[in-house]
Amino acid sequence: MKIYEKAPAKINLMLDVLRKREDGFHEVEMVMTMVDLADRLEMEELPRDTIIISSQAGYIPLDEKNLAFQAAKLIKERYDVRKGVYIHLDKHIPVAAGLAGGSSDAAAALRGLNRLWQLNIPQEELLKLGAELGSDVPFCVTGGTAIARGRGEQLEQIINPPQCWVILAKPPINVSTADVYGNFKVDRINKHPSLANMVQAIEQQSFADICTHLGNVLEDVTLPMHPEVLQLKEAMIRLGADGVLMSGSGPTVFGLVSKESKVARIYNGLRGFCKEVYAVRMLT
Ligand SMILES: C[C@](O)(CO)[C@H](O)COP(=O)(O)OP(=O)(O)OC[C@H]1O[C@@H](n2ccc(N)nc2=O)[C@H](O)[C@@H]1O
Ligand SMILES: Nc1ncnc2c1ncn2[C@@H]1O[C@H](COP(=O)(O)OP(=O)(O)OP(=O)(O)O)[C@@H](O)[C@H]1O
Repeated sequence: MKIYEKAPAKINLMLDVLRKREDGFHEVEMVMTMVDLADRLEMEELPRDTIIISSQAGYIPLDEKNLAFQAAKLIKERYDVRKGVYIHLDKHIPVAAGLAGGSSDAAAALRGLNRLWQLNIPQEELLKLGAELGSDVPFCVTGGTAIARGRGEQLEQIINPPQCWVILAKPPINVSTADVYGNFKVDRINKHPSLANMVQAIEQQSFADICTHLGNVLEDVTLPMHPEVLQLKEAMIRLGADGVLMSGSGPTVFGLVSKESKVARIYNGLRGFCKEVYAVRMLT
């Protein structure tokens, strides 16, 4: 039997860092949602007790460094599954982009293997397993739109934002999440975005207010390190996006656009100097 799972990319509509914790992680307050740009996982049981990962993308690890491999290993160990699995990752989400591609693959593997092996693991438990794999994985398990606290694993689901277009542009640079958090200094932040304002904007389904309250304190670290991210933000604003922000630790920049008539102009304008541009819908 083969089963399939979609692993969508996430964006952070708002990301604030409150403090560094004793365990080295940072206490965050975020609002996360999913966009319609997704990897697709194909999972098939193997007669041998082994985990095999393949992908058409030549630039991701296929061994135990792959987050989908780690998810399969964790579930096998915890639930004493003595069966093997073959997982094919059809990658579409750019890698190391701030879009949680690896985390979403891990979450999709947890959901998929729960079905494939008929384990009936409750969602609460999948969330805990996800948190062992990475801070963004629990949100990727649930999807939708959520407030995330703690190191990102404490989730509160809220309603989805109103439908709109999301233009994603990734400059050709690699940004390490660990480096960005490592260089973050909470006392150097000029302006913290407001969780309350963003949540209210979403609850009122006000696209304009969502655009006004977009904010990500990690821009204060990534933008000075990589001026091309700021240039992309400026270009998106100039081309007419209604709201523009860096996602996660970057370097992908997203622009929210309400009018379909504007999308082609912004997309084509960005394609002039950035190879990786996507025009997708918010996943609602
Ligand atoms: C930037 C975001 O993607 C926003 O959604 C997340 O906060 C990061 O999520 P992630 O990539 O799943 O992060 P993890 O794989 O758990 O951690 C990667 C690195 O980022 C640092 N990290 C991560 C999350 C957090 N709340 N504080 C941190 O300091 C960790 O020290 C670690 O060295
Ligand atoms: N299934 C996977 N897909 C993509 N990258 C993976 C995967 N498994 C492991 N990796 C590794 O994880 C690293 C981060 O890739 P990923 O695409 O998850 O980053 P990201 O979008 O910045 O994530 P986040 O937003 O959660 O910080 C890369 O260096 C990549 O080699």
